[in-house]
Amino acid sequence: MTHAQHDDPDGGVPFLKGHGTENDFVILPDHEGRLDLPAALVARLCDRRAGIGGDGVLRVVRSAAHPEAAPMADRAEWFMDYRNADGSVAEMCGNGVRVFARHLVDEGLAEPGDLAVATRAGVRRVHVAGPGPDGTPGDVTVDMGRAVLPDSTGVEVSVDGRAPRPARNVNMGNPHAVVFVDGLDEAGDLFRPPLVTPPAAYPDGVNVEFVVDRGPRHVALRVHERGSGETRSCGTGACAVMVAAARRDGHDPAADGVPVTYTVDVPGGRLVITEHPDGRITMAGPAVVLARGTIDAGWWRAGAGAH
Ligand SMILES: N[C@@H](CCC[C@H](N)C(=O)O)C(=O)O
Repeated sequence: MTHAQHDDPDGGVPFLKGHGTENDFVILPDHEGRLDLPAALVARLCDRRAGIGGDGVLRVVRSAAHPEAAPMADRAEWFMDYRNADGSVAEMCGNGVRVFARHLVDEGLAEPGDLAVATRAGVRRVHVAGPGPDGTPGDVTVDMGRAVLPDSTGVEVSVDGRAPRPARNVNMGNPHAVVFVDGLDEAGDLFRPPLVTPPAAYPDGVNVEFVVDRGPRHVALRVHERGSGETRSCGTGACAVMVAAARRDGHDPAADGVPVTYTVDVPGGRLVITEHPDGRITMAGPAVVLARGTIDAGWWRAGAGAH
């Protein structure tokens, strides 16, 4: 059944809660794009004590109803308006788009199987698999497009004043610095953003992934997300890590003509990521929508006024 809409904000604002490998999101169905969603309100929603709590917000808007997405409306009916937990806008969210697709299918807004979602990084194709024989929900796989590998010369990351380590600059629609470390505790407590230099390498800020090897084509990461802090998973980050690890290990599907697959463990689960000979990267993993409710209209209005 399609979730209630925002025609009557005085009756409260409907929301859902979902996660992909524990990267968690407040989902706001706003099909006709009527909600005013200032950064301060997003931050209140994502607050884990004073709000609902989440690493970000997924606003569900018809592409045709959103100025940034209208040019994509002929290819994707729905636009994922993604916001980080501090209210900042990001180009793309790999786990978010998988949860977004799960939501569309759960609500009957899209058929299971293949569907398209408009994002600020372009249209992303998503496959929502049916349930397994035991009834467990199938994985959600997204075509993340191609990685861009800007020059990484001189890019370094340091944490808690420790000696800087070299980092690989990978862009998955959003910016990443990937650092190979000897142990994930090298990332420290990640309460504060790691120091990434030179600043000119990332004029719009950066997500930072710390990576260790677990085995052949198997790595594990911790991540500090731009605008959200340390999270339990980051889909674009996992893809950036996969590409950095593959190049380090001598794999380049575009040159080799064969796909390469890595298992990427995140604190909240596991993602399986393949780079194809045409450069496209696909990422598969679980995506769950687990709750729904209504945000009190007065609470919403107080936050919406906080521009
Ligand atoms: N968690 C996301 C990435 C969200 C955006 C990121 N914090 C940014 O600002 O670029 C993912 O799963 O990719």
